[in-house]
This record gives sequence, structure tokens and C-alpha cells, in this order.
Amino acid sequence: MDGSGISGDRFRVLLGQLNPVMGDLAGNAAKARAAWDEGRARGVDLVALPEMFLTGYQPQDLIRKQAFVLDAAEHLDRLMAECADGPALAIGAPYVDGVRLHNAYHVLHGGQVISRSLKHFLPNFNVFDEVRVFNRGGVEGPWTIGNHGPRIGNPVCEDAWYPDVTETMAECGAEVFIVPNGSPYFRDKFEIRLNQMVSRVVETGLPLVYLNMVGGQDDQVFDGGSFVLDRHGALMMQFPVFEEHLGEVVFERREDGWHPLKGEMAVLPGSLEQDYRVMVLALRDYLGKTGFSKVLLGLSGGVDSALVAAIAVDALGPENVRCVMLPSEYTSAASLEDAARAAALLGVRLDEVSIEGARAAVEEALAPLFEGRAADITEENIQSRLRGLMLMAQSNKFGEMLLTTGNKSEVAVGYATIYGDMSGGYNPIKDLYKTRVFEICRWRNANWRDWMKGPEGEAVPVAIIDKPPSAELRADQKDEDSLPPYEVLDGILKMLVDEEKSVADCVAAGYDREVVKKVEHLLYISEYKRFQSAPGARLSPRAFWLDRRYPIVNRWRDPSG
Ligand SMILES: Nc1ncnc2c1ncn2[C@@H]1O[C@H](COP(=O)(O)OP(=O)(O)OC[C@H]2O[C@@H]([n+]3cccc(C(=O)O)c3)[C@H](O)[C@@H]2O)[C@@H](O)[C@H]1O
Ligand SMILES: Nc1ncnc2c1ncn2[C@@H]1O[C@H](COP(=O)(O)OP(=O)(O)OP(=O)(O)O)[C@@H](O)[C@H]1O
Ligand SMILES: NC(=O)CC[C@H](N)C(=O)O
Repeated sequence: MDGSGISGDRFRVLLGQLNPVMGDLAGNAAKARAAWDEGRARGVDLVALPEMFLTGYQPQDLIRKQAFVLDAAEHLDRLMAECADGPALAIGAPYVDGVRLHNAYHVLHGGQVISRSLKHFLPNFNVFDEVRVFNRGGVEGPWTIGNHGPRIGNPVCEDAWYPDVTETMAECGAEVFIVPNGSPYFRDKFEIRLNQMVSRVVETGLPLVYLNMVGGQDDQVFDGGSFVLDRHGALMMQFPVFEEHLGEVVFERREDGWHPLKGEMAVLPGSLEQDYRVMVLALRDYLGKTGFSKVLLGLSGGVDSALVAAIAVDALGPENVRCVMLPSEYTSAASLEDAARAAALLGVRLDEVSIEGARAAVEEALAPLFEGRAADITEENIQSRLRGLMLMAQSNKFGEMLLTTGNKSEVAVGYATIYGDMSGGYNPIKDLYKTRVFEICRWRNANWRDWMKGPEGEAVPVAIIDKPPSAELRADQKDEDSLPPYEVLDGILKMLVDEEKSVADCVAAGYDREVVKKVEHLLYISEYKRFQSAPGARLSPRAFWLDRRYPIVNRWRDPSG
């Protein structure tokens, strides 16, 4: 040991896979400080935190506020002073170089900044717009603490998705990579990340630490799942997904360089479980981070609202979820029973407010104007809007945030009433196709985990999963009267939306051209609804909102096929 507190042949890093709150500079700094205190108590050499941990990620245009960047710099300076005596602290925070604003990774030690890596590759695709808000940095060489420990290179997230930055760092003498990330979830992304990081290891022959953020931010969920690879690309440590976690990686110096020792190995859940957990965590964090603790929703006896109720209960506990049945003359006895059973299984309160009186009053008020016109979708939408009105009134009165329940199939084709059932602050199932809604319900009924605040066993009544979906806005209505069967609709939507395929591709895959053209048309004409819709948890690489933005005014239709 020398004055730096580092032993000659071991280097210990405490990795903080933690959940920051966007814009809560003091809170995030306190969390960083607590991790550092823990690191000091354990006697580690370095405490590392994810990309842009001090501000939260992604800050979007908040980062264009000079006052915000200055405030962040002050919090960083304070941390540097407070953490002068002990392990180094590596933390993501913005950096201003003259007029150039950077996404940076700072290493603080002994009251000084001993390294500052500026993100070189700015992601500008899917949900990312970093070219819009940051300047590209040059590649920073590796750093060490005193004369001991490995020379460490810090490619910042996207920097490790291409060979250039790691190769340059290796040429400059790096012996270990620690990559801080703000990498949001989409289904099965873990394998893609792992393959990318293994490639960097194979190209450079150097071990790599992948440290991800965790937690929900608006539509995105950072899934954690940090890991460590040795110089051959073998997995030496795996952190859990979706949980805050402090874990220690130990590097040992051998004749041929630095080697990470084998450590904890969390098992990653399957894709249905991951999707479900994302929806739960996204809702919990959206509520908690915006200052809400309670939600309400309209429980119709259908599968979408039943699943949203289960997600809400698992996120917040049954005492914080209230369901409301708002029957009309078209509501069947089976729907009333199914809603009651769904609420009972989850242990939530179910209130009933009829929309019949209000509907009669609205129709009477409009009758002189509408005289001579046949009843049509107008009257159906009035019911939906009255439900929205009644639910929002309760939201105002009781301080509960209203959840809206449209699945991705409906959101894609505009099968929802604007200012009606689209009313609400958050939509947990916005990126979940209807066919997957059924799969997820079955998964939840068969599986319980300790992170769920809801009951074990059946959470969505089997009778609800098994019956044909209906909006019940007129007698004997079924979704399949207006839409193709969901297997067909979802098959076409996956091709058009998620895979960017043409109409001709869909026809070649066996779908009827007329049906494909109808779906394509509905997809384009409902962009205005999506523009006015609530945010919801992103589960796929093509979620509506940031990943998939069509022009609202658009006359083009695919002539192929
Ligand atoms: N480009 C555009 N920019 C701005 N506004 C635009 C627009 N195109 C139409 N509009 C406006 O939008 C209005 C039509 O939209 P909207 O009022 O939503 O009505 P609309 O889309 O015609 O009908 C709602 C649909 O949702 C279905 N649905 C399914 C499941 C549940 C529920 C439910 O309510 O519970 C409903 C229902 O069966 C029906 O097919 C028009 O009055 C028009 O003025
Ligand atoms: N009778 C009702 N009571 C309470 N809420 C309702 C009622 N009917 C509709 N809603 C609300 O409006 C949403 C859209 O309802 P609708 O039944 O028309 O379509 P859906 O997409 O099949 O949804 P679900 O599967 O939940 O029924 C529901 O999820 C629910 O939140
Ligand atoms: N923060 C980032 O640079 C994110 C982009 C990165 N390639 C990812 O999604 O993991």
C-alpha cells in the first residue's frame, strides 16, 4: 500500500447500478455520496456510477438550459470536495468546454478531476437525439490512480458500440475498460449489448466492465443488468436486471496484465417476465418521480383494463389502486361480473358510477342540433367521453392519476376515442400488442415474484382472457366487426411498424392485400391521436412516440404489392 490506499496487485471497484431522478441534482448527488461512503467503508479503490448519473438520463432539452448545466457543475464540485479523502469517484455529468457542451464522465480523486472522458459517438436514432444537444468529444486516454491499479479507459455508452474508441484507448495504453451507460430497455436487447461488448474485448484483448443505470424515465426504462467480461470475453459477473445494486469487482494483476475475478452471477428472466417488469417499474417510477402515489382506472370487464389494474397493483399495492366500473345500457352482466372478479382477485376497491344519466342529458342537449340524423359513432364516442370525464373528475377530486389502457394494436390503428378512453396520464401497455396482452396475462397468472405487490395466483380472471374483446358501445359489438382478427392485425402491424416492411412484403407473407391496405391507412390517419396520447412504457425498438414518428399530414400510401 502507498499513500493512494491501493494495494499493489489488486484493484477493487464498487459499481453502483443505481436509479437517479431526472433533474434532482441534490438527490442524485446524495445517492452518489452514499455509494462512495459505502465504497470507502469497504476500502475499495474506485466507486463508479453510470452515464449522466448526476443529472439523470436522458436530460433532452433540459441540458440546453445554461442554469441547469451550471447547477450540475456546482453539485459536481461539491461532490469532488466531499469525496476528496478516500476512493476515487467516477460519475457521469455534463461538461462545458467554452461553448461546447459535452456528455462527460468525470473521475474525481483527492479533490481534483483526474480524468474527464467526453462522449465521442453521440447516438441519434430511435429514442436518442444527442447530436441535437451535445457536442462530440475527442477520445480521452486512460487514467490511473497514483502509480498503482490498471490504466482505465472510459468509453461512454455509445462509444463502446463501435471499435474506434476502445481501439484508440487501447493504443494509448488502456488495460481495463469501464463503460458507463444509460442504456434503455427494449425486448431482448441484453444479447445485443453483450455481443457488442464481447466484440470490443476480442478486438482489444482487454477486460471490460459494463455498468448500466436502472429505473424509469418517462417512456424509457433502464434495465441495469451490468456485467463484467474478462479479456477473452467470458462473463465474470452479472448483476440483476431492474434493481438497484451495488456490487464489487476485483481486478488482480498477473504477469500478463489485469484480470477481473469471478463474482456474483444473477440469472436473467425470460422475455415475458422482463416486459411485465418493465411495465411495473415504468409505472412505479413515473408515479413516484412525478410525485403521485395513487392511480385510478376504468375497469370494463375487458382484458386491457384488467391487465393494467394488475400492473398497477404490482407496482403500487392494492391500497393505492382504485377501479371504477362505469356501466351503460350496453354493459353486459358478464362484464359487471368479470370486473368485480378482477377487482376482488387483486384486492382493490371497485366503485360504480353509471354514465346513463349523463348520456341522456348530453343526447337531450344535442337533440335539436342533431335532429334528422341517424345515431352513429358520435353516440358511441359520447359514452367513451363521458367515462373519460367522470374518471378525470375523480382524478381531480382524489389526487389519483388516471391510467389509460390502449394496447399497441389499438394505438397503431386509432381504435380508441380521443378525449374519451384515451384520457389519462400514463398508459402502461402502450407498446404491447393485443396478442401479447393475452400472453402476458397468462404469464402473470402462472408466476409470482417478490417484487410484485399484488397477490399470487390468478390476477387477471381466466374468463376475461378467454372471451372475445368488445368495446360494448352498442349492442352485440365485437372488436372483430371493425378490425381484422388480432393475430392478423398484429402480424401486419409488426411488419409495417416494427420491421419497416412494405405492403408487398406483407402480401408476400400471405396477408390479404385489401386488409393490409386498410391497416396501412388506419396507421397513417391515426398519427394525430398518437400525438395527443399519454406516454407509456417502451418495450420494443419501435415504440410509438420517439422511435416511430410519422408526419400527421401525409398523403403517401405504399403502391407496392
Ligand atoms: N388529422 C387529424 N387531426 C386532428 N383531428 C382529426 C384528424 N383526423 C380526424 N380528426 C378528428 O378526430 C375525430 C375522430 O376521432 P374520434 O372522436 O376518436 O372518433 P373515431 O376515431 O371516429 O372513433 C373512435 C374509434 O375507437 C373505437 N373504440 C375502440 C375501443 C374502445 C373505444 C372506446 O371509446 O371505449 C373506442 C371505436 O369503435 C371507433 O372505431 C373527428 O371528429 C375529427 O374531427
Ligand atoms: N363499462 C366500463 N366501465 C369502466 N371503464 C370502461 C368501461 N368501458 C370502457 N371502459 C374504459 O375504457 C377502456 C377502453 O374500453 P373498451 O372496453 O371499449 O376497449 P378495450 O380495448 O377492449 O379495453 P378492455 O379490454 O379493458 O375492455 C377500458 O379499458 C376501460 O378503461
Ligand atoms: N446512452 C447511450 O449512448 C445509449 C445508446 C446505446 N447504444 C444503447 O442504447 O445502449
